[in-house]
Amino acid sequence: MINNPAQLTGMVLNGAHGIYDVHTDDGILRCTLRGKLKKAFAEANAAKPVGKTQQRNNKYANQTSTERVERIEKRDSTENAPPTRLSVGDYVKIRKLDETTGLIEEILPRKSELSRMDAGSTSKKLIQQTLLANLNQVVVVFATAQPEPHFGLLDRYLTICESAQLSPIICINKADLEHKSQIDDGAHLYSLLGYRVIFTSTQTEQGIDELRDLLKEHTTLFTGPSGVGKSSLVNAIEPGMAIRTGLVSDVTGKGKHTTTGSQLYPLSIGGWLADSAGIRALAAWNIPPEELAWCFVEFRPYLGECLYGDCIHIDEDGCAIRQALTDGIINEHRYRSYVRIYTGEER
Ligand SMILES: Nc1nc2c(ncn2[C@@H]2O[C@H](COP(=O)(O)OP(=O)(O)OP(=O)(O)O)[C@@H](O)[C@H]2O)c(=O)[nH]1
Ligand SMILES: [Zn+2]
Repeated sequence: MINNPAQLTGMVLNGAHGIYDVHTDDGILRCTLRGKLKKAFAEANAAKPVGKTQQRNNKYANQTSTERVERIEKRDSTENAPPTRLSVGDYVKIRKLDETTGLIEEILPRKSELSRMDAGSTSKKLIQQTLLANLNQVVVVFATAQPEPHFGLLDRYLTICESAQLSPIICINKADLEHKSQIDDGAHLYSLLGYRVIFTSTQTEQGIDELRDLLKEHTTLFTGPSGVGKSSLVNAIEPGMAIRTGLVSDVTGKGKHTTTGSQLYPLSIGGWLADSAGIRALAAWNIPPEELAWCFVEFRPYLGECLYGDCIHIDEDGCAIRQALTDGIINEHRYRSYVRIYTGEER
């Protein structure tokens, strides 16, 4: 490809109604899609076969557990079709038109993405909505109290991160409040599973420096239930940001960017933070059932060891995961979370 001096590479920070703000070395440019790209997107989206997800699930349903594990572990962004919609976080090539505007000519392949079926999907047309592209970590925030943590819900968030192969950090905020010992036990369990667990307080500043260091040079999404202190944490990490960026109002769902999913904000220490528009969306995520057991990290060594290749680890004989549960190796609460998520029970 000829190196075109007028072409820049940038990252999409937000977008609505076909207009995107793109961060480039020349500053933020307000961009539109080039006609040719718009046409290619329209064709790709129109051609999407009906029931693609179901077909995919059926294809994988015939695989043995071992094949499934291999497939999931080998999976990378190349398995994803090239992007046919532009999302926040996408890297793009743009042609600069003048000092403040540009034309998006190409989307670069994604390294990662968080996406879900759009609420507007019908049985005839499945619409996949990418909430954020190219993020590398998710901070899942819960509180020690007010509201008390719901570990079943935490498991749900963790499986979503695992499914997207994104590393989750568990942040337990409001460490200054008096709390039950079960919460410390819970935190211990998750650190044994290999998760980074941090206790923070925006009141005493406990853990704030540690959290800030973890965000440096990364693209991070903050998520977690309402009232746990996400906005307060963002404000403690980057004073003034929540107010400056309207993070708070976005959480109410009244933010102007809710249609496109997210918005990215720069951190003064380096790195990017996504706003919390994805919070409710994350809870509505559906993990393909054949991938769910893999999303429980401690189940992985047993996948492929069950008597039946198509074992779903719920009531089959010779299930290696249930054996590990009986042996006290797999934690009962975690196993119960697996069953609840598998059977579609919300909590
Ligand atoms: N004691 C204590 N209270 C906190 C702490 N962090 C936040 N809060 C309080 O918890 C309440 C909720 O905080 P927010 O930052 O609005 O929580 P959020 O997670 O952004 O909530 P949503 O906007 O509903 O998603 C506020 O009253 C905060 O002052 C903390 O570390 N300790
Ligand atoms: Zn099994």
